[in-house]
Amino acid sequence: MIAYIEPYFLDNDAEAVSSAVTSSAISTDGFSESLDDIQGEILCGGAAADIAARDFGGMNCVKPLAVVRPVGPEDIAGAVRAALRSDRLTVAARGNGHSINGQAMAEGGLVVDMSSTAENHFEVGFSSDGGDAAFVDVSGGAIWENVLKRCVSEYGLAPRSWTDYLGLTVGGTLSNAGVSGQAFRYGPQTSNVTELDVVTGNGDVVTCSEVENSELFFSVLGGLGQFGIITRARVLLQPAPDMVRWIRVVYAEFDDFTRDAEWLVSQKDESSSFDYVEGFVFVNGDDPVNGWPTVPLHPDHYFDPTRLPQSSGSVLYCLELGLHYRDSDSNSTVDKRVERLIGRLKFNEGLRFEVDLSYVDFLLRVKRSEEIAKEIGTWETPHPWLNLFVSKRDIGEFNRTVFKELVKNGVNGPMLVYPLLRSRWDERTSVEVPEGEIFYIVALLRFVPPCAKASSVEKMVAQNQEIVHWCVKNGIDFKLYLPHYKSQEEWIRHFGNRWSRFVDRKAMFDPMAILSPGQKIFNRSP
Ligand SMILES: Cc1cc2nc3c(=O)[nH]c(=O)nc-3n(C[C@H](O)[C@H](O)[C@H](O)COP(=O)(O)OP(=O)(O)OC[C@H]3O[C@@H](n4cnc5c(N)ncnc54)[C@H](O)[C@@H]3O)c2cc1C
Repeated sequence: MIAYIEPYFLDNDAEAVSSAVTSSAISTDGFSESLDDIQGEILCGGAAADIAARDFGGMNCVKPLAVVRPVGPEDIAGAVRAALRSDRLTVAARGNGHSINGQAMAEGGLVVDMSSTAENHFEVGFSSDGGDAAFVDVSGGAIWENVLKRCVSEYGLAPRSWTDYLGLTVGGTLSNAGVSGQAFRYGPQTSNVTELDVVTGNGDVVTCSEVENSELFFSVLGGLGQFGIITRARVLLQPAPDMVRWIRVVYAEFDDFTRDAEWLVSQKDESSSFDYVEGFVFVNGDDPVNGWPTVPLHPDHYFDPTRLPQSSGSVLYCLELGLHYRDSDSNSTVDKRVERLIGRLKFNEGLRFEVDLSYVDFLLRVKRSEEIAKEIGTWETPHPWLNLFVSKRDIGEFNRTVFKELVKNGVNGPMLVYPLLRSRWDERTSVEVPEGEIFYIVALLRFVPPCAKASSVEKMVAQNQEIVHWCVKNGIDFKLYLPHYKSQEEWIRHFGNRWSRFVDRKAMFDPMAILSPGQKIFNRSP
C-alpha cells in the first residue's frame, strides 16, 4: 500500500479535514485501517486537486480529501467501506472528468480515479446461448477510443453504438446514456451492454445483468453514478466495416430537415437507411465558427450561398449521414447505394458535401476538433454546455424560439439536433427521455475564447438557464441530458413519476448516499 493520507493533514486546510474525516480518521472503528487494505495509490493535497478538482466544464473547483488510484474492484470497495465507516465521507468515480458541472467531484471526499484500472479487462467472447453475438469485456475506466482501436485491429469487430467524441470512459458514458448517430438503430450505449461488474454503495462487488441482480443492472445504467461504480462492462460487438461515406446536406427549412431525418431513422429495414444519422443547426452567414464554413467536409469543398433560397432565415440545418462499406465494394456499388438513399431527400440542391474515410477515422473525427481547440486554447477554457432531449411534438416550437431567436448568432461551437427512437431505449434503466416514439437530442456545445471575460461565461450559463426556464414555462416535453440541478425539487421534476423508483434504488444500493455527491441529488446520511 502507498497510502499517503498523512501529508494531507499537513498541507490542507483544517476546515476540510474537520468537515470530512476527523471523527472517523481518529476513530477506532476503522477509517484508516480500511485504507490500509488498499493496494493502489492514494494521493492527497495538491496532487489530488491536480487530478480531481476540475472538469471539462471548467466552471467548478472542488477539492477532494484524497484521490484513490485503485488496482481493482477490491480497492474501490475498500474506499467505499472506508467512507461508510466515517460519518460524512463521500466517494465519486472519476472517468475522464469530461463532465460539465462537477458531476465527478467529491468535496472533501474520496475520488476514485478510474484511469488506473483502464487496462484491467479486455477480452472478446461470443455468447454461449447458441447465437453468434460477439462481445468485449472492458474496464469501466477504459477510454472508448482505445476500445475501438483494439477491437478493430485485433478482431475486426467494433461496438455498435458510440458517442461523437471517444475520449470518454466506458463507465462515464454508461452512467449517462452514450449517444451518437448510431443510436437510432441500436439505442444508446446503455442498450448495448449485457453484463456489468459493480461496486455498490454498500461496498459489495456484484456481477449483474438482465437476468442476474437485474435491479442493480438497470439502476446503474444511466444511473448518474448513484448506485454503484462500474468496474467491468460487457459491450456488444458487430463486424467493423472498413470505410464510411460521410455526407452532409443542407436545408433552409426545419420542416424539410426533420421530415427527412425522421424518415431515415424510422426505416425498419437497415438497407433502407444510412448507418449513421445526425444533424446540426448553423448560422446563415460566413462566420467561420458558426456559419457556412462549418459545413464542408474537405478544404476543396465550397459552400455556395447562392444555392440557398431567397426565403432562407437566420439559421440553416445540416443533415449528417454515414454509410458503411467494405474495401471490396466497388465505387459504383457504393455510389448506387448512396444515390438510392439520398435521392428521396429534399435538401437544397448544390449543398451536398461528401468524403470517404476509414471507419476508425470516421469514429475519431472529433479528435481533429480537439487538436484545433487545444492549439487555439479553447479546450482549456470553460465549456458551459447544454444538452437536452426534446419531444418531436415540441421540436418545431423549440426551433422557432431557441434556434431562430435565442441562439440565432450561434454558440461559438456546434449546435446539434437529430432524432432518436424511444423504443431503442430500455425503460428499466435510470435514464429519462421525453414521451412519444421520436424525440430529438439538442446539444449547444459552447466554446469560450481564451481572452473572454468571466462575465461572458456567466452570460452563456444564464442563456442556458433561460432556455431551460422557457421549456418549463411553456410545457415543452423535455429532459436534460447529462442533467445538472441544484435543488431536489428540480430532480423530482426531472424524474417525474419515476422519482420514487430512483429513491428506492438509492435506498437499496447506496443507502448512506456515499456515491457521486457531485450530482447533488442526495445528501450523505450521517
Ligand atoms: C468533448 C465531449 C464530447 C462529448 N460527446 C458526447 C456524445 O457524443 N454523446 C454523449 O452521450 N455524451 C457526450 N459527452 C458527454 C459524456 O458522455 C459525459 O461527459 C460523460 O460524463 C462521460 O465522461 P467521463 O467518462 O469523463 O465521465 P466523468 O465526467 O468522469 O463522470 C461522469 C459521471 O459518471 C460517474 N462515473 C464515472 N465513471 C464511473 C463508473 N465507472 N461507474 C459509475 N459511475 C461513474 C461520475 O461519478 C460522474 O457522476 C461528451 C463530452 C465531452 C467533453
